[in-house]
Amino acid sequence: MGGRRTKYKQPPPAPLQELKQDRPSSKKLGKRKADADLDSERVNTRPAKKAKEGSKGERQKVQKAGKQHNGKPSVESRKGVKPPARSNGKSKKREEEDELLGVESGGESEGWEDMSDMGEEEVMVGNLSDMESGQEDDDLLQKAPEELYLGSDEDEEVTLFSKKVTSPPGSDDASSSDDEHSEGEGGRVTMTNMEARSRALDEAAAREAELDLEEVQHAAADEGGDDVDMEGDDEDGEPFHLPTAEEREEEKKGVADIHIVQRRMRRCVRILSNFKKLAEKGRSRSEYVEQLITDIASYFGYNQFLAEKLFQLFSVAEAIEFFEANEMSRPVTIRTNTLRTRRRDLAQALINRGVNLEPIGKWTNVGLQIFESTVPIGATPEYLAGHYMLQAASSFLPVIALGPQPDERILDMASAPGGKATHISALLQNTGHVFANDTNKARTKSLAANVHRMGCKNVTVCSYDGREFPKVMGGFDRVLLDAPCSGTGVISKDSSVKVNKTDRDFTLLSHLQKQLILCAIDSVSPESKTGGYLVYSTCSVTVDENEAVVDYALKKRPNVTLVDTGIGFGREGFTQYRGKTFHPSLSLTRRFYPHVHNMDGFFVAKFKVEKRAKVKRSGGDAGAVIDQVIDTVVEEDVRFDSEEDKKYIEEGRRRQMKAKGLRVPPRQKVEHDMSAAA
Ligand SMILES: C[S@@+](CC[C@H](N)C(=O)[O-])C[C@H]1O[C@@H](n2cnc3c(N)ncnc32)[C@H](O)[C@@H]1O
Repeated sequence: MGGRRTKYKQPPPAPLQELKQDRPSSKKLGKRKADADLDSERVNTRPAKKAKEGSKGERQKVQKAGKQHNGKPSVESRKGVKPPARSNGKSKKREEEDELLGVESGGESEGWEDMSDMGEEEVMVGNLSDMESGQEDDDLLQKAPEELYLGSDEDEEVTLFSKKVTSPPGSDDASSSDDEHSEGEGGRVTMTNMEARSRALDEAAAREAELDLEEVQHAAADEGGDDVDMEGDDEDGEPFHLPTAEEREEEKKGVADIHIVQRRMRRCVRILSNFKKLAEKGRSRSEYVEQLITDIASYFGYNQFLAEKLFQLFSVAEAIEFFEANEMSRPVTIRTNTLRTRRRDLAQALINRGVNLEPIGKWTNVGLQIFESTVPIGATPEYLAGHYMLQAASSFLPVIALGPQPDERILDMASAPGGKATHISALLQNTGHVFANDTNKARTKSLAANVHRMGCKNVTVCSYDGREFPKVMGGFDRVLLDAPCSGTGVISKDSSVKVNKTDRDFTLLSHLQKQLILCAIDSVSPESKTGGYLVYSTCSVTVDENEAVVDYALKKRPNVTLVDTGIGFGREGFTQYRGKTFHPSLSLTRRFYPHVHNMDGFFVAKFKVEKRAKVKRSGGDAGAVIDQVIDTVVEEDVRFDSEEDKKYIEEGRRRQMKAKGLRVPPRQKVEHDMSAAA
């Protein structure tokens, strides 16, 4: 079941408009293939529409630019394509689908038309030369990245076709001489062409009217209360009955008929969306829910336990969207290593190798999304030279939240294989120091390899159990705990999670995460001049591994408070969940979902660590102000001892010198020097 993945190009991971919790998943179930086709078609036709809207000269430039690099369109050629203007509210359904797919619905073409006035070279250079890191970079590169130009010749076909159908005679487009139907249409109205032109006008008007009607009907269906519109649901007109206990037992023995399961899921979703009206008499809501979860488990290939656990996170309709999204791969993304190159230079180099790419979104100035490539992205000369890291877009988020500042000392407590540690190093511009730790020695090999490849000179790789901090070392300006987790946010990458996670796993993981988070908090220096922050993140979407861990930390360490992650998008963390109430500030944490943000499921929380002292914290159910005297913790454990650090550094130096065959000064000398310094 897990192999039923639909691989197709997707819009970039981006801060989408959040889905309404109760938004029905209309016509989604069982139509994955069809939807995928629709989506790719949409992606392909869109730029063509722009070409149609532009002047003929602009179209030629777009075609010309689009055919360079092995016939693949360049970033610029795609950028020369304007998204179609929204047709006065007609395409509500299309907009909603775009929203689901992560396509921003800006509709306006700000910055796009300008490109068409440039020559091909100018377009290429002009655009890339603005690819500086920083805000300007974003502004220039990230305009409407959703406009994926994925074809050239085919698109042109579409342009011509749509022109035939929709362009009113007499308009600029219709008068284009390369339109086979336009002969005589663009010129003077004569007796001979009058009838044909009038007929064409009528046909066009009739088609328009048909389209209007269709869209009005869709809009009405979408707005028609909470009854989910499931196309083909009642095709056979048969009433729906939940299977009896015997029927369920019987079904369990054999292999479930996928079509029956699929159809039953559709019916259950629909009934649950309007229970009073549609449910069978005598049947409870929980019976439908139970059947639906069983069917989700069997249809998507999850164990019953995990299917239920994940189902509970969402409304019924949204749960289906989540499970559907886990069947699709997320966009391939890379992070520019600013220690080695600039994004515009990297983009140019990869484009020259036949890579089709776009900046990810406004929220990052180092990310690129790869659409197509004629070369393996993990083995280009640029990759080997450390110009980029193959990294999921969601992995950028915790580092953005951490916000490292030059010269800081930072601990990445669980860091292998180093995607985030090397990102931190780059943001520090090789100043300060990053301690990249991971308990798994084997994994530190790939971590060290990445640190070298990326040219990070401010990173020390170490291998301790995170729970040994801050005893090993403490007093950091910032700590990142990207915790070991169940991986329920990355099911599209690792479908084994669907079947190999049990209740016990979540209990054990949650326990480990709680231990690690306390150690991470205690490793932060509350006296840091520039920082004093901890970021906790997981690539899991379960509450046990996220809100429950953060809430536990808030209770155990009253000297920490949650602060805004600064990420700017993402859903708020739960403050209440299935009878549990968390601290109200949990709303400052952020959740990211594949079906909403088109990135891996992720969770990010940012804490400010204050001095351990008498603190006042308002909160709790009654909103009472509680005075708490914090348990005294041995300060030496927490604070970073720079003298002690010096000793270790000296020891390291001695070993290095020895390895190089150099004469090592006698140890007493070092010790003497150090005691003198003390
Ligand atoms: C989600 S991965 C980290 C990914 C990493 N931050 C990156 O960006 O490449 C979690 C890591 O935690 C490590 N880990 C597991 N238990 C640990 C512990 N007790 N202390 C430190 N690291 C641990 C695992 O070996 C694994 O590499």
